[in-house]
Amino acid sequence: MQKGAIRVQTENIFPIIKKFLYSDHEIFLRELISNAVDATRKLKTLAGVGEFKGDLGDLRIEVRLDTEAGTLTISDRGIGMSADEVDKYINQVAFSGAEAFVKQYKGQDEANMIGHFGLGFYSAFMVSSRVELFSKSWQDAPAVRWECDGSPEFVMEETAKTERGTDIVLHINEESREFLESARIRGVLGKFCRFLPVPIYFVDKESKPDDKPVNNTQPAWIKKPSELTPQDYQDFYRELYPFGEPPLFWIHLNVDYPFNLTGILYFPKIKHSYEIQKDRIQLYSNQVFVTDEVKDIVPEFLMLLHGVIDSPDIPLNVSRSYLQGDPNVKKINNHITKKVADKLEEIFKNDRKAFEEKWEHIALFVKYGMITDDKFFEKASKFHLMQEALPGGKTGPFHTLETYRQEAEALQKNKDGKLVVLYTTDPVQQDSYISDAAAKGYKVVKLDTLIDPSFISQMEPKWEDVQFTRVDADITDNLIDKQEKSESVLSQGQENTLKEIFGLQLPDPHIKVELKGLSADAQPVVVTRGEMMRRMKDMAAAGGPGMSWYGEMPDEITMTVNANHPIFRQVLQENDKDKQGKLVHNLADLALLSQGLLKGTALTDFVKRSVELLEGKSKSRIILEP
Ligand SMILES: Nc1ncnc2c1ncn2[C@@H]1O[C@H](COP(=O)(O)OP(=O)(O)OP(=O)(O)O)[C@@H](O)[C@H]1O
Repeated sequence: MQKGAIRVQTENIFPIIKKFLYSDHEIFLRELISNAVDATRKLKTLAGVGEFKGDLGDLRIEVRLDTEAGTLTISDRGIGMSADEVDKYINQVAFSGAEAFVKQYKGQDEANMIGHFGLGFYSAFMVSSRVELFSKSWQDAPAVRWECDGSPEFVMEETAKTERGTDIVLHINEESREFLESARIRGVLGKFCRFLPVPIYFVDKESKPDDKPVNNTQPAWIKKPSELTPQDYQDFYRELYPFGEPPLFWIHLNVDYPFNLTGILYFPKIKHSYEIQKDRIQLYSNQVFVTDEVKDIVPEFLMLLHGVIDSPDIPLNVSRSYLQGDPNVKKINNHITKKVADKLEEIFKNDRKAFEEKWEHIALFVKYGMITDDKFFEKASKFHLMQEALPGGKTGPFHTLETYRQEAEALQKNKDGKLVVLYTTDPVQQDSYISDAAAKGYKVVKLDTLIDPSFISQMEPKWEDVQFTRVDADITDNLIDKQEKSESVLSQGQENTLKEIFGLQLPDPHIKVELKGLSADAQPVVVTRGEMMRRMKDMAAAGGPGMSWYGEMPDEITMTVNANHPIFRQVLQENDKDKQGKLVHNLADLALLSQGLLKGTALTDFVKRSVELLEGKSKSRIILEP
C-alpha cells in the first residue's frame, strides 16, 4: 500500500470545495459522468485506429445507488488507469486543475458559476465524505484502488478488479443525503445526461434495474440534415419540450469553421406574449448539458426561439462578463443571426404562402430583431410583412415595405416626399376611419401587436423616407399632409353659426372644433387625436422613461366638422333651437363614440337625448302642446 499527500501549494482546497456552490452541488454527477464518457470515447478512438485490439464489449456507463451502504457509484468500461496514471491524473493533473479553479472562483458570485465547467473529478468531494476509485487500464497493468477522505492525504494500493474501466464510489456525506434518493438522481441524470453519447443506465439496488438507458445517445442535432425527415425534427422537438405545440419550422446549424457549432433552432408558435420564455434554448458542450441561460451566446431577439446549441468552443469555465467579450462568442452570435435571417428569406422566397400563414407567429421575432440588430434589420426589411386591413374587419393582402410603396406611393406621398404608411391598431374600433381611407384609395395596414408601437418608432429613423400615421390620427383628407385646400359649400355666415352651435354644445377646452370642406360622403363629424400626442401618451401608459408628464396631460381632441355634409344644411334650417342643439350634440357624440371616447354621464346623456330626438320631443314642442 502506498500512502501519500497531494501536493498542496497554498491551502487545503477540500473545505472550500465542500462548501462551494451549495446551490449547484448536483453538478458533481455531470463532472464524473463526463469523465466516464471521455474515457469510453478514448477507448473507441484507440479501437478505431487499431491500437486497442481486444473486445470492446458493452460500453455502457452505470450509475448505481446503494442507499443502505450510503454510496453512489459511477462505473465505466473505458480506458481505465494504471497506478502511475492515477498518480499523474488524479493526484496531480486533476488536483491542480481543481486548485486553480477554486482559486479563480473564490469569493465570486455563485450565480456566475451555474453550469460552468472546471472543477472536474474533485467535485466529488462536494457531496462525499470519502471517495474510492477502482480502475483497471486497457493496457496490461494491475488494477488500482485509490481512496481519499477529503484531506490532502490519499491511499493507493493494488486491487482485484478484473474488468477494464473505472468505478468511482462516493460515500455520500451527511449534508448531501438527498443524493441517496432515487428520484433526485434520476432528476439530475435527466437534466445533464439526456443526450450524452454513451448509454447510461441507472441501477437502484432497491428496485428492478431499468432495461432502457436514461439518455438518447443519438440526438437529432448530431446527425446530418440529409438523414432527417421533417417528422424526425418534430419528434426531437417533442423530446425536448413534451408539452409544447409543434414548431413552425427549424434551422439545422452546422459550422466547423472558424468555430465548431451544431444545433437545431426551432421557431415555436407564439400567440400570446406571456408564453414567451417558458421553454428555452439549451446549451450543450459535446452533448453534455451546460445551461439554458444562453443570454450572451444567442442574440437577444433569438432567445425566443427553442432548441439546442452544441459547441465545444464556447468557453464554459469562465465568468459571464468574460463571455461577453469573447471573440468566439461574438462570432457565434453573428453566425446564428445570419443563419436565421437566411432561413426566413429562403422560406419567404420559395414558399410565400407558408411564410404568410406563419407570419402571425414569427412577426414578433422579426420585429424584435429589426429593432435590436442592425445586420438583421437590413436582411429582414426584405421579408418583413404588413397585412392590409379592409373595411368591415376584413383582411387584405400582405405587403413588404417595397410592395406597399409600389401600390401606395401615388396617393400616399406627403409634401416632404415621404411615404405615409397608414396603420390601424384596432381594425374593429377604427373601422369607420379604415372605410374612409379605403374610399380615398389609401392602403391601411394592421400594426396591432404589443411590439408595434416600439417597432414604428424605431423604424422611422431607419426607413428614412417612411412615416407612420395611425388611420384615426386626423381626418382622412389630412392623413397625408399634401397642403391642399378644400372648399366648403357653406357661406361664411353659415359657418360661423355652425361653429357657434358647436361651441355652445361642447364647452370643453380640450376639444378643438374646426370646420373643413371635406367630401360630401365623408362622416359629418370626425374626432381625431394627433399621432405624436397619442404616441407620447401610449408610451407614458406603458411606463416609458421620463414620459409620465405626458400621461397626466388631458387628451387634446380635434373635432372636424365636415361643412360639406348635407346634414348641416338641414341643421342650419332647423327653427327649433333646442332640437338644433341636440342634433349637433348628437353628431359630436357619435364621433366621440366611434373613437371610444364617450363615457360615463356623457354617454348616458347621449342615450337619453337620442331617444328624445327619435320621439320627436323638444322643449318648444312640449310648450306648444300643453
Ligand atoms: N473515469 C475515468 N477514466 C479514466 N480516466 C479518468 C476518469 N476520470 C478522470 N480521469 C482522468 O483524470 C483526469 C482529470 O479529470 P478531471 O475531471 O479532474 O479533469 P478533466 O476531465 O481533464 O477536465 P474537466 O473535467 O475540467 O473538463 C482526466 O483528464 C483523465 O485523464
